[in-house]
Amino acid sequence: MKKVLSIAGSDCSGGAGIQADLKTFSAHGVFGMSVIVSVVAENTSRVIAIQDITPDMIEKQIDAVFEDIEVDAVKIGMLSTEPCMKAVAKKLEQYKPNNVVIDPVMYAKNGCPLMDPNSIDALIQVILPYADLLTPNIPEAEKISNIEIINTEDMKTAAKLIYDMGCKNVLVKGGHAIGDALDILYSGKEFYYFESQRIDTQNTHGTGCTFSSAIASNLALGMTMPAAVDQAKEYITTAIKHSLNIGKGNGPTHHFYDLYKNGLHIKKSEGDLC
Ligand SMILES: Nc1ncnc2c1ncn2[C@@H]1O[C@H](COP(=O)(O)OP(=O)(O)O)[C@@H](O)[C@H]1O
Ligand SMILES: Cc1ncc(COP(=O)(O)O)c(N)n1
Repeated sequence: MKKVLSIAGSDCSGGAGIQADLKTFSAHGVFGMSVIVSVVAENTSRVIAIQDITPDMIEKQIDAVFEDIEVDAVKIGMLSTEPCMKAVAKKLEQYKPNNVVIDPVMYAKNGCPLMDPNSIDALIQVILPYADLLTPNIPEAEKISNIEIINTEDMKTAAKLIYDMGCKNVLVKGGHAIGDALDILYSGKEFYYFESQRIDTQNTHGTGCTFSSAIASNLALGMTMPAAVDQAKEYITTAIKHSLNIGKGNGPTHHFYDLYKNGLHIKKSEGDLC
């Protein structure tokens, strides 16, 4: 079984962060592991508090995984402050894992900040160079590239500028755009386009976490970068299409729709597979 590690924040409401990552890994048939960087008291409507784990404890969790287990891919999510980023970067430098997918999380869907805005330079200088793939949404791509994005050409320009900062591939996600959900991958040589119809739902809590974890899983399973993104796009689109009306705000996506749709996994009562 391929082994995939998430280094991210914990979302106690279960739709984003480490919890979304582990569900996504399980849905892809890879073995999921987690290093918790921050504990976030949040739900579908708001972020109540953030408690960072100490840099020393972040490093020790990463050591515990890598000294024992061969890691086939790493997904990195919320890194709230520069000290967290430095702790993670130190260990990426030490262990040099393959297939590092970094989602530069800055805000929750309800607009609450998850990263200290003064840490953008550290994100660019300390973390970004370790990315085999960086997956900013439009507001994050704007912050990193320092340009305004209003159309597809701007998404491509931002992708190029971010690529030049030192990551190997950039995927600018169009979840926040108007019109169809178009994501653009730039490999340094070519642009690849991944498009789906926009689904009319407010249940998009954890879409970026889920998408980046699906890509990391697919890379661990041996896919090329464009194939990994293409398959992950199909997965996230299905997860959003069948998203769950849980909570009062932006509900979570359905990580296991394809597994459950044939009814093999829900045992209602003894002998009754529905
Ligand atoms: N309403 C929607 N309908 C279809 N796809 C969507 C929708 N919202 C987001 N997506 C897709 O979900 C993925 C995650 O993108 P996005 O929501 O922009 O990330 P983030 O969670 O980082 O803000 C992308 O593939 C994006 O195109
Ligand atoms: C702990 C944590 N990490 C990340 C996100 C953002 O989630 P997304 O951008 O995927 O909606 C979140 N709400 N909570």
